Formats: sequence, C-alpha cells, structure tokens
Amino acid sequence: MSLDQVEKQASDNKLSIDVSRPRVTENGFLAPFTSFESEKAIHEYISQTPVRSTDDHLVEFSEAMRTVAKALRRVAEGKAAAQAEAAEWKRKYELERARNQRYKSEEVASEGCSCCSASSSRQLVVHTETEQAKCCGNHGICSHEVLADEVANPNSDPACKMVARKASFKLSWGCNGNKSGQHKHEVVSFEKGDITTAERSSKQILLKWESPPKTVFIVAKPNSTSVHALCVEMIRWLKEHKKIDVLVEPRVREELLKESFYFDFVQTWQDDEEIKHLHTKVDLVITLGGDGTVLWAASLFKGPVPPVVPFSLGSLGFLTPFQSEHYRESLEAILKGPFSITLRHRLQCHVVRDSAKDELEFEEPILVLNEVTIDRGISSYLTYLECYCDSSFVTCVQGDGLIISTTSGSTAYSLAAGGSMVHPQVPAILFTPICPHSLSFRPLILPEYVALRVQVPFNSRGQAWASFDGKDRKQLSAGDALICSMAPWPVPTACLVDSTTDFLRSIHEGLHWNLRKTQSFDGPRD
Ligand SMILES: NC(=O)c1ccc[n+]([C@@H]2O[C@H](COP(=O)([O-])OP(=O)(O)OC[C@H]3O[C@@H](n4cnc5c(N)ncnc54)[C@H](O)[C@@H]3O)[C@@H](O)[C@H]2O)c1
Ligand SMILES: Nc1ncnc2c1ncn2[C@@H]1O[C@H](COP(=O)(O)OP(=O)(O)OP(=O)(O)O)[C@@H](O)[C@H]1O
Repeated sequence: MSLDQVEKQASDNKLSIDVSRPRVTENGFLAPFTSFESEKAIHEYISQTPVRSTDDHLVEFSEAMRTVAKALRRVAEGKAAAQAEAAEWKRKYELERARNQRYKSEEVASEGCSCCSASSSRQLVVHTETEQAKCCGNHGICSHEVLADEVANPNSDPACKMVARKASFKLSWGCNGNKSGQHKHEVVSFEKGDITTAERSSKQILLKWESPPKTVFIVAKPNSTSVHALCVEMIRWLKEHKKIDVLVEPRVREELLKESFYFDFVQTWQDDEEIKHLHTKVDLVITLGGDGTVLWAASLFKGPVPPVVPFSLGSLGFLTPFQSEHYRESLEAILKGPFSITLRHRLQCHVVRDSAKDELEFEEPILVLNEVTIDRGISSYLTYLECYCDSSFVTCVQGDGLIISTTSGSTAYSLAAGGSMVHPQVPAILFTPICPHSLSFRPLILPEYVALRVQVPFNSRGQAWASFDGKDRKQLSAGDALICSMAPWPVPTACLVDSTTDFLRSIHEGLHWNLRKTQSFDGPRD
C-alpha cells in the first residue's frame, strides 16, 4: 500500500496521521519525516486499522474478477473457433457453388447458341486428391485449380461482345532453376525415428501455354496521359501484330472511342454481373500504372485470376517489374511462354456483425492482395481490438490499429508499421500492430492456414474501421468482428526474371534497402 493510499485510508477512518507533509518544529523550521518515522507511523496506523479485512475483500474481489475474465475469454475463444470454422465452411461452400455453377453454365452452353457454345469447351480442370498426389503431392500449385480448356470453337460469333475463348495453360515448378518442369517434392522421412527433409524444389513456378492466348484485358490507371498513350499503342500492336482480342474497362473504351472509331473492336462489359465471369474470358491481364493499378486489377476478380503482366508507370513499382519502354519484347516473350510467375496469395475477409443472427451470416467476402487494416479512423481514442487465431486468444491491440497482411503486402503498409519484409512465396500471414501503446508488442508472422478473428469488444471506447488494400472502409461497432483467412484464389503475376530476383530488385531499387557506403580497405585489420 502506498503512502498516499495509507494517508487516504487514515483520513477516511478519521485517524490523525500525516506521513507525507513536514511538521513545524519548535524553532519554526520545517522538519520532514525521516523514512524511519514514516515507516513507524505506517506500522502504527496499520495496527490501528482493519486494513487486513479490507485487503482480504480486495483479494477476493480481484480473484472473482479474474474468474469472470477467464470465463469471458473462454466464451470468446469458443465463439472465435465457431466463427473460424463457419468461415472455413463458407469458403468451401462458395468454392463448391462456383464449381457447380461453372458445370451448369457449361451444360447450358452446350445446348445453346454457337456463339456461347465455345464456353462449353472451356473447362475448369480440378485435380482430384488422388490425381494431385500422383502429379505433385498434396501441396503447392497442384492443390489449386488449374484452368485448362479443350479446342476453342472456331465458329464463335464475332458479334458476341465478350470474347468466349480461353487459352489453356499448365503450371509446373522447376527444381533449382531447372526449367524442365520436372516435379520435386518436399518430403519428410521418418526412417528409424530420425526426421530428415528431402531436397527442396526451388518452387519457381513456370507457366506454359498449351494453346495460344487470345484475349488480353488491359487495366489502365485513370487520368494519366502517359498511361493512355501507352494503352492506345499497345492495343494497336496487340490487334495488328498479334491478332489478340482486347478487353478494357468501360471508361477506357469510352476514351478510346472518343479518340477514334478504329477502337470499336475493343471489348468491354455492360453491367457489373459480367465482371463475375471475367476470369472465364480473359487469358492474360496487363496492368499499366503503379502498384495501385495491380491492386485494382486484382480486386476486379472475386474468384480465380488469370496471369497478370504488370507494367510500371508509377513511382515505386514493387509489384510492377516490367518496363513500359520494352513492352513489345516483354509481351512477345509472355505470349509465347513459358515464363516464371509469382503466386501472390490473397486474404479473404468476412465482416460478421454483432447483429447477425448466426455465425454463418456474413457480409460479401472481400479479397485483398496487400492487407486489411483495422484502425481508429477519425476516432481520437485508442483502438481496442481482441484478436484470436483459430480458437486461441492472441492479444488485445491497444494503439492506432492492426494490419493483417499477405506476404505481398509485407513491403507496403505493414513495412511502414515495423513489420518484416517477407518474400511473396513464403506461405504466411503477417500480424502487424500500428503504433501499439506498449513496449513489447512485436509484429508476428503466422502460418498461412490459420483463420484470424479481430473483434471490437463491448468495452471498447470507440468504433474501429476496416479498410481493404487501402480502400472500401467499413465501420466496425462493438461486437462486430472481422475474420480473415487465406483465399483459395491467388494472383499469378508474371516475373521479369524470377520471383526471388524480382523481389530483391524491388527492395533494392524501390526502398534502397540496406544502402550504405562500403568501408574502405585501408585501416585496422585482424
Ligand atoms: N503508411 C503507409 O505506408 C501506408 C498508409 C496507407 C496505405 N498504404 C498502402 O497503400 C496501399 C494502397 O496502394 P495505392 O497505390 O492504392 O495507394 P497510394 O496511391 O496511396 O499508394 C501507396 C504507396 O504504397 C505502395 N505500395 C502499394 N502496394 C505495395 C506493395 N505491395 N509493396 C510495396 N509498396 C506498395 C505504392 O507503390 C504507393 O507508393 C495499401 O494497400 C497500403 O499497403 C501505406
Ligand atoms: N483502372 C483503375 N480504375 C480506377 N482506379 C484505379 C485504376 N487503376 C488504378 N487506380 C487507382 O489509382 C490510384 C493510383 O494508382 P497507382 O498506384 O497505380 O499509380 P501511382 O499512384 O501513380 O503509382 P505509385 O503509387 O507507384 O506512384 C490507386 O489508388 C488505384 O487504386
């Protein structure tokens, strides 16, 4: 008990004791209490007062509070586990539904007009578990769906606005730079009780076209003269030299038609429903802009994403290794294949409102390539967030907020908040606090298979705001939660060289990572 507390209790109990203020001596000088005197005074006081019983009550009370807190945490953990499981089931359900819809539309198309029957030749080949095991084990790229199709329909109607052919391709990974496409497995052997891991593959993924790509979707940054000029030039080159069909956003088509009626052949979509089927029509996505344009392009695909070739017309270019000046050579090489890709994993985020009647009542999921941020928005109070990983309590965030990031996003906002830079092929989720009011809150890197749940507790002073790749802010009130897990649809981005070379180049050139003058040779030596 501190001196102040003792003094307060003394005054509450009408005892005359003043341990902190000096006394006036007979000669008029101030005589402060010596430490011995104050200690003595405290002992006297304690022996006079029923402190023990008060303390006993406090101990009992705090124990009761601890028990309540434990029980509440157990309930919250149970809820987190249920929600994580529900999110997983919902993800599986969505996958299954998407699959069924595709099969259904293929059936309908096969009975329909010749224009659409081309889509019947489009097949989503899903490896069964046994096929996967035969092919490359139960891990890596072959556990994902690989888009492939049969022979494209030569009689397809050119009047059909959305192009209905799709090139098939195969993904494989080379071993230690070997581009032969031979598979190597990460195997753990348990021979005689010793655990050893076999030689690892480089996991450099190669994309090889099985039929030539026919349709390219160009995503261009708005309000940029240089981007527009390149877009116009590229469309002409693709059409005239490569006989490729081009698709753009409605805004871009309008701009092109204002310039010349020549661009009437350029495809677009009429309503947002059609965007859902973009991935079934597009062989390749080309982005013209900065990193934000790659994020924008990825956000248009709520499911599988075709390979993306990002051209740099921004200032930083972490996700955009291709130089716009050399677009012809780069596109020649990509259209011919094979080329290296980085599979950039995305996070699938579900907002669960407290008002939702059951755990399965989610809002539409949002997919992010960089990160989801939960922050204090315009509130001047600390954000207070409870975080769970699967069914385990992780921590409470008290600070400006929290970033849940993919490895691709590790060089974006998470980096600015003190998170590590992680190679985009590392299977992980980053958990990075923003200005935590704590001396010991270090960022975490969690495995990719976990589900994270961030909840605004009822005793939070303010609300929180979630934003997705820096966009679409959503308010989270007390009781609302955000659940994040790895989405089954990564963004395959073409590499200039390979995944690692491109990553290192961007941290060197983009961030001037570990730039320091080299120490001179002359001077003291060992
Ligand atoms: N303090 C910060 O660093 C901060 C704050 C807010 C948002 N952001 C980032 O901005 C992103 C949105 O980008 P935008 O272009 O639409 O907005 P923007 O125009 O505000 O650009 C943000 C900057 O982040 C860079 N960037 C984006 N993704 C990156 C990545 N994966 N690796 C390295 N740098 C990257 C961009 O090149 C750009 O320079 C968000 O996802 C978030 O990561 C960063
Ligand atoms: N096709 C598009 N439609 C609408 N918005 C877009 C589109 N492409 C990009 N944007 C938005 O424009 C903004 C700027 O894009 P981007 O980051 O590519 O360019 P930049 O800011 O010039 O590049 P850098 O950040 O490298 O300097 C981003 O917020 C992005 O979401």
